[in-house]
Amino acid sequence: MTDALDAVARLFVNDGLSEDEIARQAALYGPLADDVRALIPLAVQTRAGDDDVRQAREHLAAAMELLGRTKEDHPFGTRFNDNGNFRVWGNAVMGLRNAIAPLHRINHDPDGRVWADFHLHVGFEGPAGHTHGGVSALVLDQLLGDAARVGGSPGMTGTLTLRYRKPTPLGDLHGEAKLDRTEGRKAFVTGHISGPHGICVEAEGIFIKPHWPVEDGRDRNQTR
Ligand SMILES: CCCCCCCCCC(=O)SCCNC(=O)CCNC(=O)[C@H](O)C(C)(C)COP(=O)(O)OP(=O)(O)OC[C@H]1O[C@@H](n2cnc3c(N)ncnc32)[C@H](O)[C@@H]1OP(=O)(O)O
Repeated sequence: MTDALDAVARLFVNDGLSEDEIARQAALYGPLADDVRALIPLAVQTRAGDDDVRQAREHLAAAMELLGRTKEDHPFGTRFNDNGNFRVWGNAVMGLRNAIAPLHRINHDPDGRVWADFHLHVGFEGPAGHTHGGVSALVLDQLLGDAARVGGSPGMTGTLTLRYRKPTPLGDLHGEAKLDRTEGRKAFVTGHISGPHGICVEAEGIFIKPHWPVEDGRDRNQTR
């Protein structure tokens, strides 16, 4: 566990950036991730022929060479400034700089409910034409974890139990979660994902506050 704690501490950094600099970086790198995100379904769906694919790959190789000239050699982690502006831009579900992240924003209601409307493109396919079950788990893990945090009990996922009630379509979906109760360091959270025909996946999670200090931030309306 010591290695894990070291990594968490090392990647939990007050980088002292001004709000203007954070906004500048968000405006620069957010659209880059959006472009990469748009490439993913294209790679699945394009019917381009040999020459066009070869040419596209040359352009992509040039872009990768350009972007790789200067880069960090570690994950993004959690960065913040003195204003409490927290950034998790590498997060797999909602990271602003992460092209696989399907959520743009998690909303918080005054009653503690957290929710997100999101779109899953064809790169998230599992059963033909439908969402991969692991992707539903990914989204629900984040939503339930955020509900625990907003409810004042931030923690690591200890147990996540899912009931896949009916196939989850691709496309426009809704997810939500709410803290049910706490017992000591354990937060019990429920949630679901729904599509145009109702609830597809139900989730129950137990989130456990680790021994090491964690960010609370329950009032923070977290954007990616
Ligand atoms: C914290 C902020 C970070 C937010 C990030 C959100 C990201 C999205 C969520 C994630 O993806 S987290 C990543 C996936 N989860 C992990 O990697 C967790 C790995 N496991 C651990 O780090 C530890 O096992 C854990 C912190 C969950 C628990 O370790 P502890 O040493 O604190 O537990 P301990 O053995 O002291 O048990 C405390 C209580 O929790 C119970 N417990 C322990 N592990 C459990 C478990 N896995 N599920 C359910 N309950 C569990 C245990 O029975 C006991 O209950 P009682 O108090 O009633 O006796």
